[in-house]
Amino acid sequence: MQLLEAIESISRQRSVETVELALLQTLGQNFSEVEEALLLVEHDGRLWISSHWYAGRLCSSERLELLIDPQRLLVAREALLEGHAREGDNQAWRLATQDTPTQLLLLSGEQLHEDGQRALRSLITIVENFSRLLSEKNRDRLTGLLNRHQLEERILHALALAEDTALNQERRSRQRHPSWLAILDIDHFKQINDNYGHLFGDEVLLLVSRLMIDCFRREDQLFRYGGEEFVILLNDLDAHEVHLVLERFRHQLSEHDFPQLKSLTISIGYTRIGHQGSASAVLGQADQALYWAKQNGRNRLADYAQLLDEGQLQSVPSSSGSIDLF
Ligand SMILES: Nc1nc2c(ncn2[C@@H]2O[C@H](COP(=O)(O)OP(=O)(O)OP(=O)(O)O)[C@@H](O)[C@H]2O)c(=O)[nH]1
Repeated sequence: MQLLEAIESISRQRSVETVELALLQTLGQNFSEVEEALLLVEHDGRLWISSHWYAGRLCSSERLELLIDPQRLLVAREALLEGHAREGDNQAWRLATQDTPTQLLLLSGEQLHEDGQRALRSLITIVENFSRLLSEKNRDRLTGLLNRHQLEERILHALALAEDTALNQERRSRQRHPSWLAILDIDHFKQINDNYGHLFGDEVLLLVSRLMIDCFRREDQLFRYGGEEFVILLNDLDAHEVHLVLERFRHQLSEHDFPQLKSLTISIGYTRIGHQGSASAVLGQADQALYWAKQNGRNRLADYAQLLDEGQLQSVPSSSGSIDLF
């Protein structure tokens, strides 16, 4: 294995997902058994590598999707344990990295020769450490939510999904509805800090982030965007559904019993991710809707497109409407 080249390629990556894809690519290049897709194996302290048997069964045409979607990974795991695995193989696999969006599926297969084992073990350690570093860099320290570093990239990804290109047709068929971006801003947060102190304010931010985690789906991406502002990226919802989901959260938060506070509310501005052309144009639209919600009573949602339809907002060309947010 070309260890140095592999390390170099991994260290160029900027997200946990691409680190792991780079690792898989390296494996594909260095182990003919692996094909493009899989699979590292650690079994009784030894390293193994998957055979075609698994690659064929688990990966087929969707192999990369399988690796980057934890939900599908679990399904694959269950299928294996329910009898598709060959006798004696069941104990051999485990999930390698926890608390990351991507997990590696580990299966037993053909045992590697000693040099290969050593090289692979080093590579796994490097990938795990580097993924941990990246994961910390991408998370907000107080709440543990994603921070701004990842936001632009993920909005661009959603914009690409919305583009009607042949490249995306396969994914589009799996995601029937569009993606949305919502900005949530706690109302009158300054008063909370002023009345109870900054540390108490931090505690409130933490509680709000916990409520977000409980309320939204696992696949929704939650960001702490600034002081008392949060961003949510939601996939595959129609206009009615996104309204319901956000409204449910607004309501839950307003009903929640926060220690010492009589009430806490948020305002939300949101927009559909479509053909805005840039991440800051998407954020700019949601921000305009949020501003409108703040100006019109707070503790409410505002949909950018609906405000435009109703003549409550003027559309601004994306170049002048975009704001420098990164
Ligand atoms: N405790 C705490 N406060 C923060 C943090 N970041 C920003 N803030 C405070 O959040 C407050 C935001 O206040 P404003 O932007 O004036 O808005 P607001 O009082 O929430 O009022 P509206 O948004 O108009 O409803 C400021 O007082 C900031 O100092 C943080 O990390 N922790």
